[in-house]
Amino acid sequence: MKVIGLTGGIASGKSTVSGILREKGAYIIDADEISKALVEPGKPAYLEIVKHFGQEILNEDGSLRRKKLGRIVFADKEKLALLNKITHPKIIEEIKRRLEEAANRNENVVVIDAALLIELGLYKMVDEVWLVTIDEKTQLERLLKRDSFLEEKEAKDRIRAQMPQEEKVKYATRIINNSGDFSQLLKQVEDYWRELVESKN
Ligand SMILES: CC(C)(COP(=O)(O)OP(=O)(O)OC[C@H]1O[C@@H](n2cnc3c(N)ncnc32)[C@H](O)[C@@H]1O)[C@@H](O)C(=O)NCCC(=O)NCCS
Ligand SMILES: Nc1ncnc2c1ncn2[C@@H]1O[C@H](COP(=O)(O)OP(=O)(O)OP(=O)(O)O)[C@@H](O)[C@H]1O
Repeated sequence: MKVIGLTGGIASGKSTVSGILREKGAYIIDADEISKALVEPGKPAYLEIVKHFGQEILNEDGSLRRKKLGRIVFADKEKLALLNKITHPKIIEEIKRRLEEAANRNENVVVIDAALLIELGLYKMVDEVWLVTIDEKTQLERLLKRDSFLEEKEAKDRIRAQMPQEEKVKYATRIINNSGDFSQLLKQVEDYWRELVESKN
């Protein structure tokens, strides 16, 4: 089994790349999906978050007001660190569990799609680190277009809350430049996929 760690800044295009890799037959472990499931009402991370951030981050039905919590934590380093302390050990644990499950099922290629692959130390568990890069202007434009509820300042806060791209480059074994259009992205991913599959034989 080959394990690829797929990372990159917010709105760089990781989910778009993992969608392409899924089509090719890779098994995807999505850290955002895992982190969403952890904070559903009644889950351990949910209770801790409510304890620390208060009832005001809940909707009437008890579910988490994600946008509101995002506004709070991405504007305040200490609050983000607190949220990370609650959620990150549980995210890492679940990713490890899914990796074991994939190995037991004899999956050929597994992709861990995680914005925080490097920060969480997950890069140590993978065979290759694929980094999706993007120029700053395009990143901000795509983020604002996708998450239209964000003010420009909030979008910049989210970008700044992450490790700078030039730092991430140091950990990358493959770089996918996504400042261009979709066909340019597809070509790079297909070339890397071909090399990966050929190197396995
Ligand atoms: C703060 C929350 C509630 C905001 O929710 P929202 O639905 O608006 O965003 P979503 O979860 O879809 O995340 C969107 C993107 O934000 C970035 N991001 C999310 N959490 C973080 C974080 N802790 N640090 C830096 N960037 C982050 C990632 O690029 C992610 O892909 C949510 O992101 C969260 O619970 N984050 C903590 C868990 C975490 O670290 N998740 C990322 C795992 S890789
Ligand atoms: N080459 C491209 N051309 C135009 N739009 C693109 C391209 N690649 C991705 N996008 C769009 O940019 C946005 C961000 O892409 P995507 O959601 O894949 O990023 P991500 O890295 O997974 O983000 P996050 O870290 O927030 O999960 C999406 O709306 C996506 O459709």
